[in-house]
Amino acid sequence: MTSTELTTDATPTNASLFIPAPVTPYQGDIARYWDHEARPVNLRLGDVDGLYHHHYGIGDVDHAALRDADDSSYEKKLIAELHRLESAQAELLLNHLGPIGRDDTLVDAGCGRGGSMVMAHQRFGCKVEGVTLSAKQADFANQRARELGIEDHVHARVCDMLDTPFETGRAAASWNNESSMYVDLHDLFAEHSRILAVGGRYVTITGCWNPRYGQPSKWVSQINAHFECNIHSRREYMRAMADNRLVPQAVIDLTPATLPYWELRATSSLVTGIEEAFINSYKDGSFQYLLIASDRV
Ligand SMILES: C[S@@+](CC[C@H](N)C(=O)[O-])C[C@H]1O[C@@H](n2cnc3c(N)ncnc32)[C@H](O)[C@@H]1O
Ligand SMILES: CC(C)=CCC/C(C)=C/COP(=O)(O)OP(=O)(O)O
Ligand SMILES: [Mg+2]
Repeated sequence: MTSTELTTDATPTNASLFIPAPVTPYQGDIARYWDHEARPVNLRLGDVDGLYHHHYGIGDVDHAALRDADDSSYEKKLIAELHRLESAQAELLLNHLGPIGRDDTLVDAGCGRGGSMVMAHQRFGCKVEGVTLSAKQADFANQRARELGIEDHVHARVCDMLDTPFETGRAAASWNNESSMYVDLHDLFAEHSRILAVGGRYVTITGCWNPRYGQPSKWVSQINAHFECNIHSRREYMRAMADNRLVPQAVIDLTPATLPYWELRATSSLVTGIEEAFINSYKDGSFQYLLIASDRV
């Protein structure tokens, strides 16, 4: 399947040629937020190997590698280590997409600067279509794809993930990597369910508040204010998937796996001030870092 086969309209390939107006004032806020984002914790990590992520990390820290570093090399090694953990997170998401062939097309809903899209293409050889509200991010992702010579396979566009131009029932798999907290989950899963082939796979890695805690904690509220997002509860994910023909096949609590990333990041010069809220909410049980992989039935 080619990318033009997956799309139903003649949307230009360069995000800057045609930028649809945000559907709501909130979406305008989010587009502006990501158009202006340039935090060193994201750019310096991306510079390590050219994969630019806007998500967090999982896995054990290689303390031995950091211990061996002298003062001058420590910062560089720390940045490489945080980046390694963020790429490990994306690898785990890709592990749950199921068997993907070179002729398949994948959809990244809320693709950011495109790091996960590049990784997916490099692993499967397939096409990857991404959507973001930010023209800056789409241009950045498309520029990276050109630099890598994979622009025929990896493409980002400015588009609302709730209303995409992708053809019904053609995507082999789709995902949200830390981007579902910006939208209504029923609307989101209705759109994934529409674009996915029956038997296709949907995967999300997300932070959600834990219904067992009761209501969103002050830390969760702080994270919402920091990123202008609206974190959903774990229960909302399950209900909205069930209502949209997405049946969980795997639910993995990644909270213990992400804490080492946050504790390492909190010691670095790249802190942004949000580290305490993540660490405290993961530790008090009010917030969870989850992977959910669902079959489109
Ligand atoms: C935290 S970033 C995650 C980026 C990427 N998934 C990654 O892992 O690097 C959130 C992304 O969601 C996108 N986003 C938020 N609301 C959206 C919407 N309604 N439609 C499309 N993208 C949206 C933002 O533009 C941004 O690219
Ligand atoms: C798990 C949750 C609740 C995520 C909210 C979405 C978000 C902003 C993710 C990370 O983006 P980033 O990489 O730009 O953030 P930072 O600058 O903190 O690294
Ligand atoms: Mg980041």
